[in-house]
Amino acid sequence: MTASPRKVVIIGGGLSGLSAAYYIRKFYREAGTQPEITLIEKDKVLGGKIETLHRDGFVIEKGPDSFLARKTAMVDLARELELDHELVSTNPNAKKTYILQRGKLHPMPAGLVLGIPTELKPFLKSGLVSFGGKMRAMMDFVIPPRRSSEDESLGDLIERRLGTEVLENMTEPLLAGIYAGDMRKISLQATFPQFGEVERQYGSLIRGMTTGRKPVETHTGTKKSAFLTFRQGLQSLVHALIHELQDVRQLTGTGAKSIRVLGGAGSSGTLRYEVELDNGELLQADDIYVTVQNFAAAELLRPHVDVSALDAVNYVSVANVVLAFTRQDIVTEYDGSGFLVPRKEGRNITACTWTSTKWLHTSPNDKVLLRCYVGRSGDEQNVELPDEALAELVRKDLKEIMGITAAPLFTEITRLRSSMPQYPVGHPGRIAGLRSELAQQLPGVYAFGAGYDGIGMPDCIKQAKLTAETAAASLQKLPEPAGATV
Ligand SMILES: Cc1cc2nc3c(=O)[nH]c(=O)nc-3n(C[C@H](O)[C@H](O)[C@H](O)COP(=O)(O)OP(=O)(O)OC[C@H]3O[C@@H](n4cnc5c(N)ncnc54)[C@H](O)[C@@H]3O)c2cc1C
Ligand SMILES: Cc1c2[nH]c(c1CCC(=O)O)Cc1[nH]c(c(CCC(=O)O)c1C)Cc1[nH]c(c(CCC(=O)O)c1C)Cc1[nH]c(c(C)c1CCC(=O)O)C2
Repeated sequence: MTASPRKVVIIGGGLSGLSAAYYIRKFYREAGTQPEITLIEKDKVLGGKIETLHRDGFVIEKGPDSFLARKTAMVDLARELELDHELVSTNPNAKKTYILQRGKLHPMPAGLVLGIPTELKPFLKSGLVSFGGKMRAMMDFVIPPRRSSEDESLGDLIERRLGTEVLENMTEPLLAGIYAGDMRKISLQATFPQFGEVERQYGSLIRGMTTGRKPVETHTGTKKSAFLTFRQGLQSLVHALIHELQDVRQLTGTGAKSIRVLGGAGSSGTLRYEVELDNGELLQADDIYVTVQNFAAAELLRPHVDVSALDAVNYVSVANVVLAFTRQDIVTEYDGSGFLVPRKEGRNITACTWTSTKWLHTSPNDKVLLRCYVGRSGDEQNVELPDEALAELVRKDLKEIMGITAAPLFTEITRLRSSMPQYPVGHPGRIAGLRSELAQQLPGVYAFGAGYDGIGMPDCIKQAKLTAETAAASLQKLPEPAGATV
């Protein structure tokens, strides 16, 4: 076993960076190496996009709101941090999701996965698509499949198989509810590659999804709880990680400015690096984990490798406007988690979560909490409106869609600028190219996070875990450094 510690620098203190620190400690130690970790975060606080506000008895999420239970990395980490007793699931009586269609809210038909019906009856009964639109969707049974497995946009696949109406009325709003994205630009391979496989295997998306093994379970409105969160908010996980990582040097309020290579391969067969910080400090490193947004990672890596894979990922700005009301001021009864708004409805909001109904723990019983979303790819200008104007636009939509005229008890606005990465067509191949060049040119430097292999929080944790595990495994294969005690 090597006794000399391995210097590790993690750049970025969001969920990707924090969970990387956790798993580096675990896997390096298991591989017989003691890591000496420094975590660098430009902001004053750790957690990145995750931020919970506690106000007047409400639990308010300013960033992500919950996570998918079927992606187990988040629950696994919560268990390792002994935080699993804090997990809560969505209200079982609020599973329905609505979609706005010509100003009216329609429940999403059961069994719908991104507009692909996995149960035919509810789809055929739905008011979201016209008779003609349904007939067009049924053409999916006869249209010959695309044989190529080359990447295309998610929109191209859905439109080709199921038609424009399904795409615009069902798929597009759902995608806006995940990526704030433009379905005609987002990569199929980077988001739902299963659909391409289903088409090739079954010749039809509907046939594949109804008769084959269902490749994805999703937020359909009737299935068992798909989403989870923590009773005191998602920030509980960040706090538990910060507490657990007491032997990690946690540097906040200063960013990484550049990465330099210090000389050639040393006796250990690896290169050593130096990270320069904004405050002028220089940190030496054996391994560097770059977990910042792609545009920030590109600046650090540009002098060393081709970063076109990172430059190709555009980030969309969004805002959310949370409004609290007294229950008696609200006329509508909510029986779902919220609603999504298709682009062609021409509204200011892209979605609304009925937070106090979806998550019973978030609000006092006599109050109602709503969270409205603003901004998506190609429609970001409202995000920069002054607070009052933004709140007014949102209240206009709520009045027209839900009949709410009462003044809110309070309004909390959060702007998340350049926050939603849009994976372009060809993204997975380009990222694989970047990683192989990194392995060649900068061994020991790893890049991952929300802009690479999955935007959801569980995907960020999964990438961090996998990277740390692979790096630790490669350490065991290295020759002993000269002078190391065994
Ligand atoms: C509005 C919104 C809603 C979302 N909702 C959900 C949801 O409901 N469920 C879900 O699973 N996911 C959701 N997500 C996605 C999820 O929140 C993010 O993908 C995830 O938190 C990203 O973590 P990360 O660590 O990769 O990136 P970030 O959280 O962006 O962390 C990167 C960090 O790097 C820091 N940084 C940048 N440059 C430097 C530098 N040079 N030096 C040092 N530090 C630097 C930044 O300050 C930042 O803190 C949502 C995202 C947004 C924006
Ligand atoms: C219905 C709805 C959705 N999303 C939303 C609603 C509104 C009403 C409600 O709260 O019920 C709200 C929402 N959630 C997210 C956005 C986009 C970002 C923003 O504008 O803040 C929006 C507008 C991020 C997200 N929403 C989600 C993620 C994580 C996705 C992942 O883990 O891959 C993000 C970043 C999860 C989500 N969210 C949704 C789906 C279909 C999925 C993925 C399901 C799956 O893959 O099986 C739909």
